[in-house]
Amino acid sequence: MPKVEPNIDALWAEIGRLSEAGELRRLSSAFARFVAGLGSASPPLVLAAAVLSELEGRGHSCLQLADLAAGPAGLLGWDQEQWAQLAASAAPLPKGAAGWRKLLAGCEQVWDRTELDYDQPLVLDGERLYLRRYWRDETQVARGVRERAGTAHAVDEALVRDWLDRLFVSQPDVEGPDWQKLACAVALRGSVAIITGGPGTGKTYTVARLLALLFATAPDADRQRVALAAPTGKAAARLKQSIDKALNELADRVGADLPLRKLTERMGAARTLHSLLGARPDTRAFRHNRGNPLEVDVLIVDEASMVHLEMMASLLDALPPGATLILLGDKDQLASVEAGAVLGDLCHDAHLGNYDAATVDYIRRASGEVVPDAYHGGGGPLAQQTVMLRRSRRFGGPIGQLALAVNAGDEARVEQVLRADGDEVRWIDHAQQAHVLQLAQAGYAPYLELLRAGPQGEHEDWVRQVLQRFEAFRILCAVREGEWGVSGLNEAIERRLAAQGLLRHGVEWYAGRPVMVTRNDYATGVFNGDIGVTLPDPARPGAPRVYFLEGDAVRSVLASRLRNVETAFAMTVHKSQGSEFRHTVLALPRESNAVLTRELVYTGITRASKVFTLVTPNGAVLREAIASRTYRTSGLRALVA
Ligand SMILES: Nc1ncnc2c1ncn2[C@@H]1O[C@H](COP(=O)(O)OP(=O)(O)OP(=O)(O)O)[C@@H](O)[C@H]1O
Repeated sequence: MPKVEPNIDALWAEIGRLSEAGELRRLSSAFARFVAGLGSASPPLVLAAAVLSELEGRGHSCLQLADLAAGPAGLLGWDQEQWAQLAASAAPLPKGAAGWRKLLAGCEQVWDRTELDYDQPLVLDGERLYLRRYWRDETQVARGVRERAGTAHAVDEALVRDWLDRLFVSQPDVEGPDWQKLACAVALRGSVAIITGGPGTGKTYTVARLLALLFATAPDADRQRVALAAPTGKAAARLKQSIDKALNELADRVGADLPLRKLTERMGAARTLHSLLGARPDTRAFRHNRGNPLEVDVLIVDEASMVHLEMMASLLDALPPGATLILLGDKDQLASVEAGAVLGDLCHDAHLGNYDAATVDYIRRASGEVVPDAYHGGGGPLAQQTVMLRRSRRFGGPIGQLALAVNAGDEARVEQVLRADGDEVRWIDHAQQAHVLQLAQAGYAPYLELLRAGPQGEHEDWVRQVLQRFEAFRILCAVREGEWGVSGLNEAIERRLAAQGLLRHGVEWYAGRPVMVTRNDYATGVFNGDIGVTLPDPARPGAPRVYFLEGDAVRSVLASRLRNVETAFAMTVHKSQGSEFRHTVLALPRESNAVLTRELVYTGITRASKVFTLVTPNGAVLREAIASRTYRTSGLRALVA
């Protein structure tokens, strides 16, 4: 029988109260009970277990003991009073991080890494407390990238330089080094590289040149197996499209010296990470792992900011030791919904460069580029393999200026850009929901017109056009519920379009209903985040299908077979990652809440390629969001440094 501590009942009562009030997940209180049941139930341990589990639900991969000692109210999204009450019910609590460490290290439910491992559910690593799974994933990612960053490939520097000069157009009028060229040289020499940068900074442009460079300099170019992947189907299709386009242009440039078309033909389609790793229904384990590694020499992963900790750990586990991993992404975007902010942690200081003398010399020899002094430093092995692209080609105008200002937390500049006259950026402040409905009606008009006109020629051509037009406009929300959330807005938009005679939405699968898949479904081959439009099937009247666009190809599923979908006139910013819309509307709610952060606003803005409209019922919410940064506790930065 577990030993009963004197004041544990007060703690359980408090945990129960918080859980009733919806402040603590039932899972967190159940986890605390599970931990208590495994041995001596000391109140501070139970408290730490409940907090750790709660933080996991909020995207943190561990609990820093210093945060626990200081009172993690902010991390938990509670007010100080709530925390004080919970802490008092578990008193007396240890003092400081060192006190907590000493207490936890003495609990049989905790594996202190300096002691013997009995498979305890909690792991104490330095002054961080982990759920075992997250500790395993985090150390696996840290070890994987460190090992790869330390593995150098032999590079024929003169040959590389020669090819880089051919692949990149020189830009004498641009100040500073050509970071794109430099990134290719850096990526070629290691088994891992991170290329980060805001939208339109040329990540795909650069990686296409990196592939050409690899084919041009590898002794066995025609045997190199290159795979392309991304977290979502849409991002994968975009990656493939942009790389094909860039390689095609390059093929014309390099001519007969490099059979680029032939080499890239072997590359195949870009895949989702789930499909690449061989996801199986009903298990978290993938078909590919250390024992059955992927058959690749180079793996390029786009939109890496969306890759969560567990997926990155699985990916590194499945990658053969000799293969090269290239991660592309924007470190300033929202992190994954699931725990971890892997890309953000791995290249947190990318803007500083921190290149050591050996890297600076190598870059000069292999690319001819000179790294300015400001970017010299003593970064670790991964910093030497990380390059941030700094010049946006697409976002020189107001959308780019707005994104930069938000990223810098410069409130005054944000307002200035938002208030400037122009067609690219618009702001509706003191807005009513009706403003969003008007925008939706105007923004979706081109797709609705085509829907009403019906197919004039081939059915598939019509379907493709309907999908393309639908993809040109989107309403993004910060929250799910309420008047300004996804559900409230979707309903209101449906009602409005029906009232205007633009849709007939009396039935579930009305023609034109846009839907987003909310869960992977292996039976129908649709994945979380896929967006399609419901349209009639001329071959089977009365049995509508949902059509999805993959690049230029159209795929469809019988609507009645889709289980986990929701209407998608409006969607969350989270789900919009990896997509881009000609006109993006970002609707913020009336009240601030914990999900409203700088990263969320930045991600929403950068989904717009031509026009961005911000809709705020209460402008103060925008200011508060910009001032609030996402903070995710993890040990990854410390572990890879
Ligand atoms: N050095 C360059 N010279 C000329 N054009 C360039 C250069 N770099 C990028 N571009 C062009 O700028 C545009 C954006 O580049 P690209 O799509 O590679 O950016 P990205 O960083 O991958 O964007 P996203 O984050 O949206 O995926 C493309 O049209 C590309 O051809």
